[in-house]
Amino acid sequence: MSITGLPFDDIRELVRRMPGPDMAAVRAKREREATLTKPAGSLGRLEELSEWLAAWQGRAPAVRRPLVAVFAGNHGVARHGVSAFPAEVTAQMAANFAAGGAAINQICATFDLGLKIYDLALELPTGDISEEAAMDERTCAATMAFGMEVLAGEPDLLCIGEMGIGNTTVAAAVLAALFGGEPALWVGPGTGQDAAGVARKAAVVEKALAFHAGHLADPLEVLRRVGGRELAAMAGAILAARTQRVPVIVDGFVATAAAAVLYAMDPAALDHCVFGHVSAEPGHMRALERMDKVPLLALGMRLGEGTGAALAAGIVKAAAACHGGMATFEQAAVTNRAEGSHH
Ligand SMILES: O=C(O)c1ccc[n+]([C@@H]2O[C@H](COP(=O)([O-])O)[C@@H](O)[C@H]2O)c1
Ligand SMILES: Cc1cc2nc[nH]c2cc1C
Repeated sequence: MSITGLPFDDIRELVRRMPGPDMAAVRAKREREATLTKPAGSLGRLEELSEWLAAWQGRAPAVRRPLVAVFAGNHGVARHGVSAFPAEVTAQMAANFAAGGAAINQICATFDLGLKIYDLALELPTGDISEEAAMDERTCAATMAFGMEVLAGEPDLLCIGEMGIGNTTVAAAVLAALFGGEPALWVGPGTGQDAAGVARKAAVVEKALAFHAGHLADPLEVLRRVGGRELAAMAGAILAARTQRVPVIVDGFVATAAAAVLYAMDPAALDHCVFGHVSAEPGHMRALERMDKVPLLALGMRLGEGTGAALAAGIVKAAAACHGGMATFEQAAVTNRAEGSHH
């Protein structure tokens, strides 16, 4: 992917060059919105969502090719018993996604969303972050580049999700490194750890941050040292979506940690993203608040695999359909509210 400089330089260049919102598309959207058969503003956040689609699609908002991308990876840190489940569940669930048996399959079917699963070298867990880097720079950058490939099918809305036993521990390490604070602020039950398990996760994160101390000022170094393959691929996919003007819906705690790497590089880097839900993992709301992001849904979910983002995509599809398909006051011969103040 790189012919000059270090692999991370190419990523930094993409962040520097990322496009802004299309204000002409936003103006056109607002003009049409005002003509639709409803009191102004009455669709609340749906009107914000259709405006967000217009801004980042750069055209009249429409969702015709929505895609849910789920990235799966394995983690050396899983050897410390940080998950309630064994590492082999990552590959087993990847097979379940392929067979159509997982929750994400049903949600995608419900809202007519495309689904692609990306296995990221599941037989090669990343390094144990408590005593080594998860990845070398080349692997991290190449995995980000691999994540960018999700744009190849030209989706017009991209939902970002993941699967990886142990990844709430690495996500907590990433967030602690990016945003600071005690590890205990960022760890949680994950797949179902009890208090002792959560304490073990905090100790592992603490050890990782101590091991990598002095090397965590650069967000890409945070990703490579204490992140994981699926986090790198998600960060790459989110960045490539920005470059190619595709709005993104981010899933739960782990996907948010990947997005936060880009936020730490430039707080505007997630302007094309909506956060689909806030998961039950306690660090998720904390991370969203750090980035001033308001999640769409709060359903007490903590599954991952893109489920919260896919549910939110159903709402985003409805927002686009209302904007694109509703009749105007003139078309429907509905009397608009009286203008002026003489009543
Ligand atoms: O994204 C979330 O909010 C979330 C919260 C709890 C668990 N998960 C999922 O559970 C797995 C990680 O949990 P753990 O306990 O193995 O670290 C991984 O496959 C995630 O998709 C995901
Ligand atoms: C069964 C199972 C399903 C999942 N889907 C996403 N993460 C998961 C973790 C487990 C353990």
